[in-house]
Amino acid sequence: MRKERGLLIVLSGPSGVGKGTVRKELFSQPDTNYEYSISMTTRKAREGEVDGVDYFFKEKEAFEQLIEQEKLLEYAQYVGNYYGTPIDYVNETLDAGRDVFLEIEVQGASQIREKAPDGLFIFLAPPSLSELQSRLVGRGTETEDVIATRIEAANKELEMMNLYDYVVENDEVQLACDRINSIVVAEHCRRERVEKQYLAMLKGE
Ligand SMILES: Nc1nc2c(ncn2[C@@H]2O[C@H](COP(=O)(O)OP(=O)(O)O)[C@@H](O)[C@H]2O)c(=O)[nH]1
Ligand SMILES: Nc1ncnc2c1ncn2[C@@H]1O[C@H](COP(=O)(O)OP(=O)(O)O)[C@@H](O)[C@H]1O
Repeated sequence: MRKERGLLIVLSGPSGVGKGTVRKELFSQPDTNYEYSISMTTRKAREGEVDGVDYFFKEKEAFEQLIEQEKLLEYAQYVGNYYGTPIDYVNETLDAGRDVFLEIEVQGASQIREKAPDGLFIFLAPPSLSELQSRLVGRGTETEDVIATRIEAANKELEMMNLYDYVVENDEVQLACDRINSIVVAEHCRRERVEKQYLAMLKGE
């Protein structure tokens, strides 16, 4: 029997909704079956961040070279920096039958929807706009101006929610992780059943 290709899982949503927090919690669980795709970025490493673990930190010129060489599955400019997904790692891991998990902003997710529509697209939504604002303020990593810009961007990003296969509310981190895990299990079941049906059809059963 041919090996089933892994699932490309894309988690996206507005800045401050908790994508990074939920992703870290998912990957801290010992039974997580997904491979995390480490992104490239031109933003400077924050204190405690490690090159090759949190991101691959690149200079702008090096990043632009990767774009030219088509080494990125998608990339976006976000608040003055580039962010992108290395394409080789994603393809090799999927080909090996392993699921790949991307945590990216919404422009990048739209590009992937064009290139890999068979991905599983999950939008992480805040319980409310005011809660989103409190999370951005509470994180304390941005100035008031930047927070205002991100809230404005969030309004537009929230409008994109209906393009996603699933919307998961991040009310509580553990609940959001449980919902994501359930969605992935359900999607695997669906794909296996569709594949079985397809093979039966080919055999004329
Ligand atoms: N398009 C795209 N977005 C990414 C990628 N990696 C991270 N991001 C997103 O870029 C945004 C900024 O990330 P970062 O600077 O780490 O800040 P933070 O996630 O808000 O703490 C977040 O929305 C990330 O999800 C990537 O490879 N591609
Ligand atoms: N479910 C939640 N409830 C309360 N606070 C949360 C929750 N998820 C994340 N946060 C907090 O919200 C802030 C933004 O989370 P973060 O993961 O950095 O967001 P993003 O990666 O989407 O920009 C952080 O201070 C984080 O601790």
